[in-house]
This record gives sequence, C-alpha cells and structure tokens, in this order.
Amino acid sequence: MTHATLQVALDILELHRAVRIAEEAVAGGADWIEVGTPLIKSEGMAAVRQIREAFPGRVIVADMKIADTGTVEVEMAAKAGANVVCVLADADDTVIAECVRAAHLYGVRVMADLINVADPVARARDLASLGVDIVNAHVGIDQQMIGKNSVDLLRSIAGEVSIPLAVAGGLDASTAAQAVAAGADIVIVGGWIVKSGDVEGSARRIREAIDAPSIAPPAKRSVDEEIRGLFMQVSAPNVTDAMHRKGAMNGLFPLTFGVKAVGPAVTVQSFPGDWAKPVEAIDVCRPGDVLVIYNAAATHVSPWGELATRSAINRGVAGVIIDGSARDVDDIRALKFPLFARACVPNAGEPKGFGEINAEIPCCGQTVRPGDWIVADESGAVVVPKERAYEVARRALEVKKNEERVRAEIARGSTLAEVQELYKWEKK
Ligand SMILES: O=C(CO)[C@H](O)[C@H](O)COP(=O)(O)O
Repeated sequence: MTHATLQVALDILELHRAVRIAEEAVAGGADWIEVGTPLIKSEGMAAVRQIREAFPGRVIVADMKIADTGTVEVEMAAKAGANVVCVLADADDTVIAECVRAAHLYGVRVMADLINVADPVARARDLASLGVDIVNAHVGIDQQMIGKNSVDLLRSIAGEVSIPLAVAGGLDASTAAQAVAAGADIVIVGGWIVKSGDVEGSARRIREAIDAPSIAPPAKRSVDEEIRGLFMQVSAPNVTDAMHRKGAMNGLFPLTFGVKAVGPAVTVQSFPGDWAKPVEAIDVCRPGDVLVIYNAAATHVSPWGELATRSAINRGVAGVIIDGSARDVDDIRALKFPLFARACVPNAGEPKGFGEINAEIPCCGQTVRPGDWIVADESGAVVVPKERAYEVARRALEVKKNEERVRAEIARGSTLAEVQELYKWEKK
C-alpha cells in the first residue's frame, strides 16, 4: 500500500485560527503541517514558533518562498522550529546553495518550489545536484485560476530526479490520488482542507484517497461546460466578490424566485414599446443562453410577457434580463422561469421591428457584449467579460470555499469581526 505524506498548508492570515485548523487537519490524518506563506507574512516567525509549540512531535514546514538571503531566512525558520524550509526554485543558484549550507548547519531540509519555472525538468535536476532535499511541483493559486494543473507539472518531472517529489496546487481528493499514482511522495493540500466547513472530514477524505488511490479518468468537458458547471455552484455575490466588487447590474430585481440564470448573453437593443427584437432574439438563442434586453430602462411599457416566456422555455433559454419592464409576472412565476427586470407593468407595446440583436448594449449600468457570461440569482445579476469567464468562475468558487470555514466558525459562536480580526486589518 502506498503511504504518501499528507502536508496541510495553513494558508490563512489569523494565527489563532491556524492552530485550531491544524488540530482538526491532524485529527483527519495530515502528517506534516505547513505554515503557509500568507500566515508567515501576516504573523512572521511567531507563527512557526506557535505551531511548533502546539505540535511538538510533527514535521513543520515553513513556506518562506525564499528569493534571496538564503542563510538568514533558513536560519530564522529553523530557529523558530521548522524542519523543512521552502525556497523558490527560480532563485539564483547562489541563493539555493546558501539555503542548503544553512539547512545542513541547523539540521533541517530544503524544499524547492517550482512555481513559474520555465524548464521544470532541467531546473529539478539542477536543484538535486545543488543538494536540495525535496522538489515541489507547485502551481500557484493565481495560476490555477487560469487552468494550470499541478498534476501535469508533477508528471513532467516524475522519474527525472531521485530526490523526493512533492506536489501542490489546487489538489482535492481526486487529484491528490492522481498525484500519488503519478509518483508524489508528499501531497500538499491547502484550500481544500483549510477553507472547508469540515476540516477534519476533508483531511480524512484526502488521507483515504492518497492511501488507496482509485483513479477515475476525469470526464471530458468543453470549456463552456466547465464554466457553466462552476458558475452553477456559486452565487452572484460570490462572482462580484471574485471580480473585486465589479460587474453587478444596478436597479434590477428578480421577478421570479428560487431560480437562477447562468449562461452566455444574447443581447438585444430595443426601444420602449417595440417588442419585435426581444421576441425575435429568442430564435437566435442556443439552449443555455441568457437573453439580455436593453429597453431604455422604461417602466411604462413591457417588451416581455408570458407568451415570450413560453417560447424561451421551448428554446432552452436559461433566463431573461431586461433593462426595462415585464408583465404577466404571475404566469411567469408559475413557469419558474428566471426573469429579472427593473419593474413590472401590464402595458405591452407594438412589434415595430427597430433595434438590433447581438450588438454591444448598456444594461443596468454595465456594458454587455454577446457571449459575456451572466450569473443572476435573488441577489441580482452580474456580467462577466467572456475573456475572463473561466478565471472568474474559478475565483468565485474560491470565494465560496473561503466562506465555508468562516461560516462554520460563526456557527460555533464566533462573530465575523472576531474570525476575520477586522480591527487588525483596518487600513491605517
Ligand atoms: O503555496 C501555496 C500558494 O502559493 C499553497 O500553499 C499551495 O498552493 C497549496 O494550497 P492550495 O491547495 O490551496 O493550492
């Protein structure tokens, strides 16, 4: 049976939470405890000291990401209680050599982090010959958001060096198992454990996956299917958080409840009272599209009603957003069709045929182009530029994951200000 080491990465800012989370992760089966770079930046070597005190018998890893002054940084981490100290693989050879010398002096090991290295195979060989103890096939959190994969990186270096291999970057139970099958000796997991609402249970699932890896081939999905799958898991607030509080449409209300609209936009430029283009646009939609209609914010006349909704359902339209009004809201609610508008008013207008389908439009304070992604729920609607849709969807899932652990801590009696140490982080 394989026994890879499970290293939990404490990538959080608050030391009091880090100790508790580490206890739960160890109870779930984590072997090594990493004091993550964000925790070191937030709390300094006090974090390494405190984790060492709390876990006297454990291997403690200090993710210093050393780029310069190798001796000083290895020394401070070792003296604080670390057994393994991390250096950037891309640091100059002089830095790596200094780290190795200092590590020998203080009886600790050096792990080199391949994040962003141009030629990982060649660099892994150099690192081994420079005396590094462990090479880490690491894809950073920002790189994960654009689809880079740490198991692919691990596969590229497996068998190229004889020192132990670690792997890190967005791993969950399934990818951790793949990593062990690909040759990982040390599996490093951050977010999937430490941001979880059930840290112990998540660590246990990873432990079981790496101890008895059963590898199901990942299902092949198009990028659009992946984006939709990700957006379906998150809320409109998660998405705007992921976009640094941008993208939200103003003045828009959900007119139907308990339903959500996710999909690429088909846009309509129309004029108050003229419902021809909004209705013609239904026939342009593919299943899963969201119809986004600019109707000049009119609140005295509706370009959309029940019959249009029934047509849209036939085409598989995922929802409708109107910078204007809608009518027949009672019937549309009964159809459970996602509809968002500024107002409801019973007046229809005339099908005159002015306007345009699939042109760039303004909508409730945002610009929407055909193919931009829409995520709309009872909090409102967010538009995501199509070029960033995958990245924003991944980041939105990170936002959601971050909230899981915070929610669990509030459920245990903490307040939000306590969990996030709000006073400490106020801008000075
Ligand atoms: O070093 C790191 C980020 O630079 C993380 O510790 C590492 O990526 C593991 O965390 P996650 O599983 O959340 O990716």
